[in-house]
Amino acid sequence: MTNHAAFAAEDAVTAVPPPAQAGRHFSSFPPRRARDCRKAALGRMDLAASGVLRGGSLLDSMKASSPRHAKFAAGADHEDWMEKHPSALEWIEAVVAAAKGKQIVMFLDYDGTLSPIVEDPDSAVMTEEMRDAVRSVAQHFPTAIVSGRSRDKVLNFVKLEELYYAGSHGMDIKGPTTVSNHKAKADEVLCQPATDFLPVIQEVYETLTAKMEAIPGAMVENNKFCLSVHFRCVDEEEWDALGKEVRAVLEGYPDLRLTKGRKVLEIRPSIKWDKGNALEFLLESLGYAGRGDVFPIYIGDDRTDEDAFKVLRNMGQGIGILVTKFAKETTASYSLREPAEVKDFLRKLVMSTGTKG
Ligand SMILES: O=P(O)(O)OC[C@H]1O[C@H](O[C@H]2O[C@H](CO)[C@@H](O)[C@H](O)[C@H]2O)[C@H](O)[C@@H](O)[C@@H]1O
Repeated sequence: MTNHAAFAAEDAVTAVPPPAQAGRHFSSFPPRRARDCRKAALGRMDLAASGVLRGGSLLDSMKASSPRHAKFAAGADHEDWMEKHPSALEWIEAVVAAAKGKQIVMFLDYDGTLSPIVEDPDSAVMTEEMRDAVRSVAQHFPTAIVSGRSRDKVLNFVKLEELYYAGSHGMDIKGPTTVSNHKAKADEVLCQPATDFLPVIQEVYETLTAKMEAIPGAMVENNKFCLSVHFRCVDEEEWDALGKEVRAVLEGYPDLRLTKGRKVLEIRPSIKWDKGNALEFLLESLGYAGRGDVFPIYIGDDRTDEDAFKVLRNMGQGIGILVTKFAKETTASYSLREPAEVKDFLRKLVMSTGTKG
């Protein structure tokens, strides 16, 4: 397969399915009191490891996030890569065996994992079948959605109130809003380490929205504690101009950092808090920190999910699963090709483990 073919396949957006129905409510896992995440987020950020886009060509970074330009896009290395990152679906028995006797805790990214990538971020709905699969997983194991989207937005897509949600790349974490007797309990924010940044994020959102009007196809999404500048629908010849414009705006805001995702530049507070911290925080909140009998599974498709994969790798517990059709640099140990395979994996996991967690 040529690199161009790889690009076309990976980036082909998916037709938007019809809107889904709201899910049922049922019991969940009450969170325990967690450490103060604001204090933890003040720790020193490892800029080298944080994926922060600093010096060098921003255009190169933007291209690198596009499979057409990616080093490992396709070709002879793919088989080798699959040996190192085998299909979690094909190896489900090995996964179940590794988790045997342990408490599985499920972490799921949203875009590209539970919903296919589409051109319009507001149309990235998930199918009712996927919702059923996630609902079923949450009946068996504590389950969290960890997304770059704002928490409200991702809840609005997933529509399952019995889950934990970590929005804004983990900077807005909240527990379930339903309990076993189906009565709503008071909303309880568990962790918001970046509240001080809300005014500045809003200011940058307004500035960037005005600037991006000049670039056809560009779009700025407000994800509450962070912003996404989308360039999926921007002509590639305009990417350089877009990147320079974003960087110029950020020069006035040294407390914000720029990272990249799938055809998106992401602006977030320069605090030491990412999806990896969110995973650790949730494990701690659930009372699982430091326990050897816990088996976290994190499934995600993007660069930002690598922070969580690294945490699992360092813990030496559980598994990271990268959703991709192409060989990519990753710390995940398994792979799945697309959201449809994620759904099948979730279903099989529930069937294979059988008992309630
Ligand atoms: O952490 P995630 O849940 O994966 O969120 C990451 C970003 O996802 C969304 O953008 C991506 O999906 C869009 C819809 O398929 C697509 O149009 C876009 O090109 C992708 O980058 C979301 O819109 C962003 O705000 C999230 O940061």
